[in-house]
Amino acid sequence: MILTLTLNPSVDRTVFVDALPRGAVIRSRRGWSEPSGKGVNVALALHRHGLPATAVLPVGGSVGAQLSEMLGRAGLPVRQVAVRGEIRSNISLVEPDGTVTKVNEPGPELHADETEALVRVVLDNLADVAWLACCGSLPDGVPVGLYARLARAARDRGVRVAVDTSGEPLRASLAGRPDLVKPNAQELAHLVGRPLRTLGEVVDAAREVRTLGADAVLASLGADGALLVDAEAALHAEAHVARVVSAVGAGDAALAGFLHGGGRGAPALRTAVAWGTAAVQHEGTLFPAADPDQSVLLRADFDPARPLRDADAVPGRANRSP
Ligand SMILES: Nc1ncnc2c1ncn2[C@@H]1O[C@H](COP(=O)(O)OP(=O)(O)OP(=O)(O)O)[C@@H](O)[C@H]1O
Ligand SMILES: O=P(O)(O)OC[C@@]1(O)O[C@H](CO)[C@@H](O)[C@@H]1O
Repeated sequence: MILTLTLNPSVDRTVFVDALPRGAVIRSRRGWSEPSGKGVNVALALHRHGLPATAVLPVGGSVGAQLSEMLGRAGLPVRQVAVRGEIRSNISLVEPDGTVTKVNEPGPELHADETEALVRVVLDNLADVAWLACCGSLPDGVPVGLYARLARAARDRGVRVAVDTSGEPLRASLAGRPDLVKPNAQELAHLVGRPLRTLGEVVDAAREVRTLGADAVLASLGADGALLVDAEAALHAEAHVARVVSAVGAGDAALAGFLHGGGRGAPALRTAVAWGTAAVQHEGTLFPAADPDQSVLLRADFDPARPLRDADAVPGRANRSP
């Protein structure tokens, strides 16, 4: 069983536009809403592939009620904690060339009693759990070290922990010695405080993150696939994608694939890239079942000097097709 925690879930709204002129009234061609937030996405991807997964999340306000209703329709097992604030809506504006401009709201502040209720729900639901995945941004009011605290508590109960977040919450999570962190290139660059331009520089950065506390680093690199750096090796995997439709949620698909693939080594990395590949070929945040025959090129003898296609990985990049 895999338990995911999303402290800042959302209803993701994807809106297709012909152009994005600032200050204009833009008539969109179509749009839709999906239940979301990083841990919700991970749980939904696992659930759709038949792996038992449960999502822990706060719900509040009318958007929270909508989110709850959507998750009920998806049949995803959830543990919801009622909060006083309104859950956020995040918007993806998709242009015809595939460029996605994403607007993420801050989400409601969580009060101390609400955060503690969510922690209690996580700790009370760790029986038979193989992995706890702590995913996404921390809303205002949540202590920056919360993921580290949960990592320690989960480890004491024999549960492995994956963390997928960014900025200070990612840095602070390392104190809890998580089994896995999944930064993208920009998040990793931010963490080590320097731009990353080649596969070799990503490996060096991932090794540094291991010395800071993570046991393994799954660095998702967009069009350059993913690198797994753990105690045994540094492995690179990638797959050909004819046309990228939307990269929103691809990182969550990759993390879900990694966990589905056993959570360690080459088989997990291969599944991560197969699922990320499926996600980018699908509109919006979520994606249907990954192609079980997806071919993935996996190698330990990759060229460390190979430049990243998304060169100058720095924080703040939008999701865009190459
Ligand atoms: N442009 C692309 N071409 C091919 N594969 C891609 C592309 N973008 C993403 N992928 C696949 O999806 C995986 C995850 O993508 P990415 O590194 O963009 O995650 P992310 O930035 O964490 O995404 P998000 O935060 O939106 O979930 C990659 O490891 C890769 O396998
Ligand atoms: O604001 P956060 O918590 O960092 O990220 C939230 C989010 O951008 O992540 C998912 C894609 O990974 C989206 O479904 C969702 O809107």
